[in-house]
Amino acid sequence: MGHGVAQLLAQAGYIVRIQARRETSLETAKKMITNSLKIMVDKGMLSQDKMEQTLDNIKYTTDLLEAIQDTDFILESIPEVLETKLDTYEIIESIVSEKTIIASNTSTFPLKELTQRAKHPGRFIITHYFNPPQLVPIVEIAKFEKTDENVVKVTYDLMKEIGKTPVVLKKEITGFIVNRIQVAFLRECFNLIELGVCTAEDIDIAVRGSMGFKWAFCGPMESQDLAGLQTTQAMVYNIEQDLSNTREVPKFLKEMVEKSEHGIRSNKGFYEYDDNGAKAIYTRDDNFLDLLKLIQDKEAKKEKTASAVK
Ligand SMILES: NC(=O)C1=CN([C@@H]2O[C@H](COP(=O)(O)OP(=O)(O)OC[C@H]3O[C@@H](n4cnc5c(N)ncnc54)[C@H](O)[C@@H]3O)[C@@H](O)[C@H]2O)C=CC1
Ligand SMILES: O=C(O)[C@@H](O)C(=O)[C@H](O)[C@@H](O)CO
Repeated sequence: MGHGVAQLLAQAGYIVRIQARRETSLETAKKMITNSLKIMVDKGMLSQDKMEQTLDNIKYTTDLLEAIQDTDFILESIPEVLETKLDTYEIIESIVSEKTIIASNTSTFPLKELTQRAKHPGRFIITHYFNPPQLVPIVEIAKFEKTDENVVKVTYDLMKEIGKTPVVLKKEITGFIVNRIQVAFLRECFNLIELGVCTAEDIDIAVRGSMGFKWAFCGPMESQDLAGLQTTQAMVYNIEQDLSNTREVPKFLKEMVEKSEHGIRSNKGFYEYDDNGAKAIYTRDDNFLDLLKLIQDKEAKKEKTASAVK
């Protein structure tokens, strides 16, 4: 995720420093960024010059001090382990000025937990991107009662400047908006697999061609209005009582992780790969760029019509 966000900032003209602990991680980051930019160039969505400028804007280092000194904005995107994040913030706060904003790309932790050892909790904020962050339009911004208003404003403006659509949460909550919905949704996907109703592949086919088809243009709430809320009420009433309400991670998922079936990282997850997902990532990015272009063209048309009406 970190390299995707770095790419996004660099594309917007910012000088970005990526820090990782190992040279090999930095090499992987550089390769992933170059591949991602190349697809954009191949599709005529980015010039070769812009690609080179973007690559020039990114500096790589294994030295945290070198990476973060004299910077205005830091994005932490290390694994989702609270202790590791807290240790890292302690080091960061001992290096940077009080004014530096520290953003986290956490998928789950609220700021109340992330700032429990912070010297200056007011400078912390959550910018939750979606994978791949350089392409998915939304960033959730989560603040809490201690977050400085200026930190929220600067972060919001930065997200807009780099072409994202920020959604600011009104209240702090574990998992924010999307991952709460995603986990509720996944709970039922896992339940259907455990009940033997369908396979993982069946779920992907069914969802891609139904909700997945609709939701880029017509969200789940608007979809209910278009369907009719009496039907929504009947559907919720008839199905809700039959849904999984487990609070456990399913046994089969734990077993997959234990057997190192981690998805593309180990070439086996719900599907099998032989190239660490290189083909799957290419196909995903190719499709997402087509969708992004369609959305951007439609937005531009809407703006044009609105100004013509004025
Ligand atoms: N994978 C995803 O789809 C998404 C992940 N996130 C969040 O973004 C964060 C990162 O996730 P991923 O990119 O998936 O993880 P990742 O494991 O692919 O990347 C994290 C990188 O941080 C490195 N790292 C670990 N400890 C470190 C330390 N102390 N200092 C410097 N580097 C360190 C790891 O070696 C690894 O290269 C997590 O908080 C995750 O929940 C958010 C949105 C989507
Ligand atoms: O889908 C995403 O990119 C995000 O909702 C996440 O934060 C999660 O980490 C997700 O990728 C894991 O399934």
